[in-house]
Amino acid sequence: MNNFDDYILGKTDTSNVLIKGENSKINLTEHADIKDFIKKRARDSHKGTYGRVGFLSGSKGMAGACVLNLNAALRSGSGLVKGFVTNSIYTIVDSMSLEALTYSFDEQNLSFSDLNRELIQFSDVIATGSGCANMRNYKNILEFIIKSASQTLVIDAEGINQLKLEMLKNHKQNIVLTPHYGEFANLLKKDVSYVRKDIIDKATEFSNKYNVYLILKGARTIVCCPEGYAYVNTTGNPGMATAGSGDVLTGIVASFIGQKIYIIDALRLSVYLHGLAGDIGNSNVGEYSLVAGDIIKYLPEAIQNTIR
Ligand SMILES: NC(=O)C1=CN([C@@H]2O[C@H](COP(=O)(O)OP(=O)(O)OC[C@H]3O[C@@H](n4cnc5c(N)ncnc54)[C@H](OP(=O)(O)O)[C@@H]3O)[C@@H](O)[C@H]2O)[C@@H](O)CC1
Ligand SMILES: Nc1ncnc2c1ncn2[C@@H]1O[C@H](COP(=O)(O)OP(=O)(O)O)[C@@H](O)[C@H]1O
Repeated sequence: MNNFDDYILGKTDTSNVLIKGENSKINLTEHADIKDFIKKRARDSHKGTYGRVGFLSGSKGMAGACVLNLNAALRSGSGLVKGFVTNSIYTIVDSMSLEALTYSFDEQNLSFSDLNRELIQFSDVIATGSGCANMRNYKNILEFIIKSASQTLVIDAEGINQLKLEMLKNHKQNIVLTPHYGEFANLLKKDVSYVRKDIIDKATEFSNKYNVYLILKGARTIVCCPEGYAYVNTTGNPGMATAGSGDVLTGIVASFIGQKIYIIDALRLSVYLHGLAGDIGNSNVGEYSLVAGDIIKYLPEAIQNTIR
């Protein structure tokens, strides 16, 4: 499996280690695979048609994570996007994402009935965890959301750090986890060197065992589904190794799930477009200067190129 790991880790560009048929449960995600997932909008549609996406993200010192979530979801086509944010970052988020709805809560004294009404009842899909590292009681909030929400949950960053594997037993909704290798290693209680060997096996086993969709982020991001299929993405570049790139991906993923694209297709599409927007950004500003906001800036071009 060494060549295989090297390809996924970005150490080689030789993708023919992934020959279809030899191991038919593993495929690449290329343009031809995802181009039909985004449909032309119906003339008689309205914003409700394109999904209500709720984010509980950001915390003091990490307002940007929430802003990147919200703006990425808006640029991916969601009809209504809402940030449920702590009052310490409310003004920043509200002013940096004008098209998003916002609701502020008091971290010291959170009302779970407000959380239920303003986030859970509002949303077709909920994403949480990006930039939540400085939030008081975040673990309780996460636990409440997993227990109470029936819609698909996308769990990123601090959400993954705070996740106890017991929380994944008997969950009733679809759950998408978006770890990088460091976060995946923590989840498995192993170190990163363990994860980097036979990556696909570890990712698919986890996905199957815990009945979750997994987006394992790296040089070549892998999408896995509980049925045991894995899809290796082919877009993206090292310029994307910059703070907030993952927060942008979480926004895109939640958006396409909210637009009711079949879940595994939505995940492959999101990862592909995120990488493509990064590649367009790279050709415009170069890999040294690329910042996460550029991925959102070039997302429209990535979407246009993909559906053309
Ligand atoms: N503007 C904002 O609001 C921003 C907010 N953000 C928010 O900040 C929070 C914390 O994020 P963070 O970057 O400080 O720490 P985190 O991701 O937990 O990594 C720490 C550990 O993981 C490891 N590691 C990482 N990647 C790896 C890989 N691919 N493969 C292997 N290892 C990898 C890494 O290892 P090392 O660097 O030592 O190699 C280190 O040990 C989070 O909530 C996020 O949403 C950020 O998005 C930035 C912009
Ligand atoms: N060398 C690379 N090549 C391609 N994509 C990369 C590379 N490094 C990072 N990325 C992408 O950038 C994103 C980083 O996400 P993450 O580690 O969660 O960052 P953050 O927490 O700062 O938002 C992932 O989507 C990952 O696939």
